[in-house]
Amino acid sequence: MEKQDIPNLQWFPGHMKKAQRLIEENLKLVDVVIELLDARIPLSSANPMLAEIIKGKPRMIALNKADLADSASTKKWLDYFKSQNVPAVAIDSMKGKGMKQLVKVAEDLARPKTEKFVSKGAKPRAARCMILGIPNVGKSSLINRLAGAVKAKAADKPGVTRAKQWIKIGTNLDLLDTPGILWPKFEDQTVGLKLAFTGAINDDIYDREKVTALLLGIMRRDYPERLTERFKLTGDVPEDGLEILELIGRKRGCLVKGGLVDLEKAQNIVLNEFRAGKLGLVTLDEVPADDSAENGEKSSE
Ligand SMILES: Nc1nc2c(ncn2[C@@H]2O[C@H](COP(=O)(O)OP(=O)(O)OP(=O)(O)O)[C@@H](O)[C@H]2O)c(=O)[nH]1
Repeated sequence: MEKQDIPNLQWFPGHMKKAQRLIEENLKLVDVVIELLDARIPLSSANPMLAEIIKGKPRMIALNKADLADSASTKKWLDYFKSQNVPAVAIDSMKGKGMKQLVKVAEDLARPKTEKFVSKGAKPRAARCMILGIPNVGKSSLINRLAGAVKAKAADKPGVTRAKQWIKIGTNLDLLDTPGILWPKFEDQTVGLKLAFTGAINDDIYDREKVTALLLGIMRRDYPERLTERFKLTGDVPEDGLEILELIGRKRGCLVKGGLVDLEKAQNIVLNEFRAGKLGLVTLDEVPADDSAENGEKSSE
């Protein structure tokens, strides 16, 4: 199969139906869903059908990989979600930042359910929640991070068994140990690109050269100093992303016989460094200006 510029055939209708069915089965067991989004692309990493799938179940948002996003933009996103009445927190599942806040928000959201039928003075039952998100957004990392804290605690209590599917987070929260996998909004080309830049889409199914060139074009437009600093580019940086890629290849010594640039090597450098946050902390989706805004693409200034 020929590689596409932006893949749009990664999820087939059958896959989506199956994923949806699995989520719906688990939804019956939980009080709250935690929608995990990538803080660099809060719009593009969202599944447009989420509301329909969870059918009114209380939901909170966790903006993961906040360590890689522009913190001023993350703040704007948190304010935006608040204005939409969706509780949201920013987290870093690798370093464990924001975990306490996430747990507290989930517990608070579940309270109307967990306190129902509890007689006065008695303790409400633990809140039950599950994590939902598109591939690579950090679902397993978050579950492991939350579970890690608990495992340490559970160790001083021999004999405490826990149900197979649930992970105890402190005393008031139980987390389903399998996350729900959502499919991305891949039919939109701009969204597809942002998913490719951030690594949400499998690398071998898209044209890496085109995607890298497009990323460089966007970096030149929105974050020009980061580009020139990181790759020590001097003089006028060309507008064309492919030309920028060649320049970077030369700077980094990615050369093949005859002095030509090894574009594949150069692409790997750019994509890996971008994804690791070495080109600075970047957010690629902007908060919608109003409710009618369909996508959050940065405008060129
Ligand atoms: N910098 C950073 N990297 C993260 C964070 N959370 C996860 N990652 C990285 O993101 C990648 C994907 O994380 P996973 O936890 O496997 O994501 P997932 O959503 O479970 O992925 P699937 O199994 O494909 O659905 C891994 O390389 C993690 O190390 C975070 O908060 N910050």
